[in-house]
Amino acid sequence: MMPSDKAFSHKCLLLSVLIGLLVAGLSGAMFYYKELDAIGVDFRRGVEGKTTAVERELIANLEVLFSLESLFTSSEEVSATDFTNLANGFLVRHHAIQALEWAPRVTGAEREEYERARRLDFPDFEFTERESQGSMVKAAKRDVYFPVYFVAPIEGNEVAFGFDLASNANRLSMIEKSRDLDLTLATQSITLVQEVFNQKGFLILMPVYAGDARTIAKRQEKLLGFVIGVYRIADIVESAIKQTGAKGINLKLIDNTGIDAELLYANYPSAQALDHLLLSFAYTIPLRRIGGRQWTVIATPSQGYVAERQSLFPFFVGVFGCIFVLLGGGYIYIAIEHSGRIRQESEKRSRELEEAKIALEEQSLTDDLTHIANRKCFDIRFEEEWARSVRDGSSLSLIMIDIDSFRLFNETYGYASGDKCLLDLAYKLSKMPNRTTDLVARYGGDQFIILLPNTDEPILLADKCRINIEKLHIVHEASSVSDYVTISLGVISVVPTQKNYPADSMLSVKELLNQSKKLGKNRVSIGSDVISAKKGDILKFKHFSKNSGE
Ligand SMILES: Nc1nc2c(ncn2[C@@H]2O[C@H](COP(=O)(O)OP(=O)(O)OP(=O)(O)O)[C@@H](O)[C@H]2O)c(=O)[nH]1
Repeated sequence: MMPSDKAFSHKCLLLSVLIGLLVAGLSGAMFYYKELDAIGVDFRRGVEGKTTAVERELIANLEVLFSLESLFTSSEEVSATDFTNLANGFLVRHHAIQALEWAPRVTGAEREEYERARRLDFPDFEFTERESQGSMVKAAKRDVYFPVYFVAPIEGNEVAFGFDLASNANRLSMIEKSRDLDLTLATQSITLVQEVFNQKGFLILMPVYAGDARTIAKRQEKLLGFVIGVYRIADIVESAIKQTGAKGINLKLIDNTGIDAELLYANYPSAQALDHLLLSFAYTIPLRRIGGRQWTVIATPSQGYVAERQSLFPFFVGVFGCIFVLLGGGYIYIAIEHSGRIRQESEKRSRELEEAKIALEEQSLTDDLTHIANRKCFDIRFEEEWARSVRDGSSLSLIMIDIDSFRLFNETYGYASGDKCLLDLAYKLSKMPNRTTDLVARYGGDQFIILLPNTDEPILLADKCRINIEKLHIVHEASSVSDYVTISLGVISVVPTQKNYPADSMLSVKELLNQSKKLGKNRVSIGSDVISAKKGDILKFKHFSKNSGE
């Protein structure tokens, strides 16, 4: 693997790992938010259940007043006992009712009669009002009173018994509105004087008419009084929600009828800090308007509610996803490194094989003894150069060399000396040509051959070879031509064509070499000096032999 390939693979791997980590992280986050969504759906369903229960409870409490109203509309005269008997039945079933009351319309003229009638059971009874200091006093004279005349239960509601609602300006205006519009109206929250746990309460006033009351005038005329329910808000909400299953829901009930919302009830400390996550679940549901008031439920889950429903699955998806990606990345990294090493190893082996092959090829083309090109190498090069010369129309020259009386040399000095002699001659001959395209090869035995492409005067080089070999002064006492080792040479030049053949040239040069031998050795035989011979013919030289001594 090339270093750049490896770096590219590493970059791809790094990118893949980063993408993998991102995907694992996003998957974890996706599951986390999906789980929160499911918790949100569950939470809202729970809140809706509780809100419906609160609404149902309010309506059930309101219906109590309708029953009491019917008592007054269906009877000529309702006694305290009638009222108390009916009211007590409701009080047993509805624990959020602080009191059920009857406040008749009493004119100034009727006051004494009303007070007297009630004193039969309660000797201290009188119409009362709250003075500015807060204590209850005998009600001042006025045209119309709305005293709390019947109250059930009496225990715990003694303060309200006899209280004239008309003495309070707010209450009076509500009474008049309820009377004129025939509306059941609820007060805003009040702190109940009877309440020990300081929970808030409210009153619902329901007008009761004697007969037809379709116009304002008739309503004013026919008004008998009001049935009144006094309710404890917390008890209403709690008795409603305890019937529902979901736990851990923080509920707040607010009255937002007016501009300023007023907190009516909360089932958790209002100062409790809610974190961002819990607030994100906040769910607001307005209740049906009851008694002209708009109440709204605001709910948030408690810490426990969310924690109970959250699982570790998103965390595991994120963390194990990242671990899996990192392990996978690590494995691939090791695999890349490993395959890189294997590839390097195999490239190294291929190189070594290639080198070995080249070495073998070179070896197969080199003569073992003299270390110059061998006959095979010559044959290949000769073929190639011949073909090239045919294409170029250039000449090709051959110098064939044979050592004179080499058998005698071997016999005189031994075969090893003969080898040494061959080596020295090969070395010297290999240095003779100047051009890299020239080739000096051992042709076999004591013969050498020089291939000279496109050479004008091979005869000069041949003779130079002859002279320089003799100058090596390799003693050859048995030689008949010199005291030293000498060589005989044959030289030809040819312009190769499609019509002549390399073998013919070889034959010719061998003939010329034999010619040199026959003429006395240590000489160069060439043909005639007819360089200008017709192209395509082997240049047929006149037999010419040259010897330094001649
Ligand atoms: N030492 C040695 N001798 C070799 C080698 N190859 C061939 N010869 C010898 O070279 C001699 C060649 O002899 P010839 O060419 O037949 O005859 P010559 O004695 O050289 O006589 P002319 O060629 O007529 O001068 C033989 O005696 C071979 O044994 C070799 O590798 N080493």
